Amino acid sequence: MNKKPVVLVVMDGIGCTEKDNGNAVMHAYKPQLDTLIKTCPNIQIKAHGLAVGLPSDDDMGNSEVGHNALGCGQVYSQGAKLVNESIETGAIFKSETWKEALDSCKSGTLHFLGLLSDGNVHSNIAHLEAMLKQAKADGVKKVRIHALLDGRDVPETSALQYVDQIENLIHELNDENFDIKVASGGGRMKITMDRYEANWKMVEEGWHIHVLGEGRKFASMKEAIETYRKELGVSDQDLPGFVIEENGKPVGTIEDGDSVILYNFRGDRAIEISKAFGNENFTEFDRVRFPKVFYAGMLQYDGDLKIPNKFLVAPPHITNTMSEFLVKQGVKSYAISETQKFGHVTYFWNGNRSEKFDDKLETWVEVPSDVIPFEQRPWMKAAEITDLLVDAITSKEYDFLRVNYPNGDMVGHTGNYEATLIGVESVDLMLKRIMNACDKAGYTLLVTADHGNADEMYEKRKNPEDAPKPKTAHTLNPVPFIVYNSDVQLKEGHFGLSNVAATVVELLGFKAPEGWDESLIK
Ligand SMILES: O=C(O)[C@H](O)COP(=O)(O)O
Ligand SMILES: [Mn+2]
Ligand SMILES: [Mn+2]
Repeated sequence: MNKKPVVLVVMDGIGCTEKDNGNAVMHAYKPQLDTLIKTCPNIQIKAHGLAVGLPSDDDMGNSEVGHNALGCGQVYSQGAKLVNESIETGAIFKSETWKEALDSCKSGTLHFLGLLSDGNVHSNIAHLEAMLKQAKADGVKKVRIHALLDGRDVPETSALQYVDQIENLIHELNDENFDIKVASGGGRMKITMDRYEANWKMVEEGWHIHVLGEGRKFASMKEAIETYRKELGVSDQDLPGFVIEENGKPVGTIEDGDSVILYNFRGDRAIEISKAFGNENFTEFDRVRFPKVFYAGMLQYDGDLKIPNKFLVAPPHITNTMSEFLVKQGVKSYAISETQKFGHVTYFWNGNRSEKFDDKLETWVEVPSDVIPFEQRPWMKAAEITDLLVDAITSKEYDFLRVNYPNGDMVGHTGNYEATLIGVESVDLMLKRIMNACDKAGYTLLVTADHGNADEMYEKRKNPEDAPKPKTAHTLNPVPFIVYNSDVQLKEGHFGLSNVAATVVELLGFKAPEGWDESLIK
């Protein structure tokens, strides 16, 4: 085998299935991908469920677990699973953090903030339910819930199902000693859950809604959702923020002496709001009022920056990553994406670490993303990313280059089939430029994805005559793994994203370290 530098392309959200119902991958015009699959060694690898450390094979893949597995060559039990286990054993409720949270709000309120669904990507409503029951059992007097609506990891207009579920539990738990209510909420793509500092305005709006109780007022979550749906016709993820009021007053602003638990377990969209609660000297927006609260995350979202410093369940301690390995070998690497996925190829890739292992050997490049609905610009920043990536390849400065193209995923999440076709086509167009650059430089090119999304843009129909309903979530499908410009042969069998790291380092001429899953090369 000829050892050469390697370029790895992650086509975010581009999975493989033979089913053609709303399959924007199959139906996109994508001559490069088609040719690569026809003419190059390629297999399909698993990107969901147990293969990436999720609780079961019913769990779709996602960027965090996908990039963790790609970047570390191993499968770790992930947040979704770790929290389940901690609740099952009761460890979470014996933790110092849980006790401190309860002690700190003895004469105040215990607030739970998070994504209200069972998507199991950022959160699980079952975790919230378990904590509400335990709070009551532990003698908490007053609880308020701040519920972010999903429609992105679950069907796009499914919010009322989760609202009913939580309202039923609230009804069951409420009595003269336990006062529990929903206080505020809003669509996850409108408030609070921004990531990678793409749009701090979202977090600022969330702060006003949850903390200050400022925003449009409704008598119930259901009324808010139904009103906004009627007025705007948007999916759950895009519903504006709302504040629940009684007698003209918000029922649950966040005040000095309260405790706040962010029950999301995934970090990317939890870090900014955690900074707003946790940083004394915070400058991203004017908080107007900064209540002195005890704040904890379900997990610690960033191990380097210790965000937040209090957390209920320890995150997977991901070690022995590919970046660490390459740095030890003195290999120079390059990582690039646009804002929306920049942290995926850096922070997730390096096992949820925001710092580099070595400043000189690692180059990270972020192309600023547009702040607009992505169905309006499905090509996103693919061309700008490729301009820089091609320069980096041509410079011959780096031995390992990785890139994430968000289009299949970010446009896929809008549920807009036509736009997603263009998203996939944009990525395909870029592949040709990268192939050319690799040809000239004599580099190996690997093309894969972190999970599916664009491959299923319609929900399964109950009756064949039903109109297609847009599907916004990821899929359970495998992803391609293609080798271009190398004479290797690939193994046959059942493999997953965690087999990619060993493959990369072997192509670079190294023996993969002990403990990594095997390479895909025969
Ligand atoms: O955060 C999101 O946008 C979705 O919940 C998951 O998408 P990702 O895992 O591809 O980032
Ligand atoms: Mn992804
Ligand atoms: Mn996604």
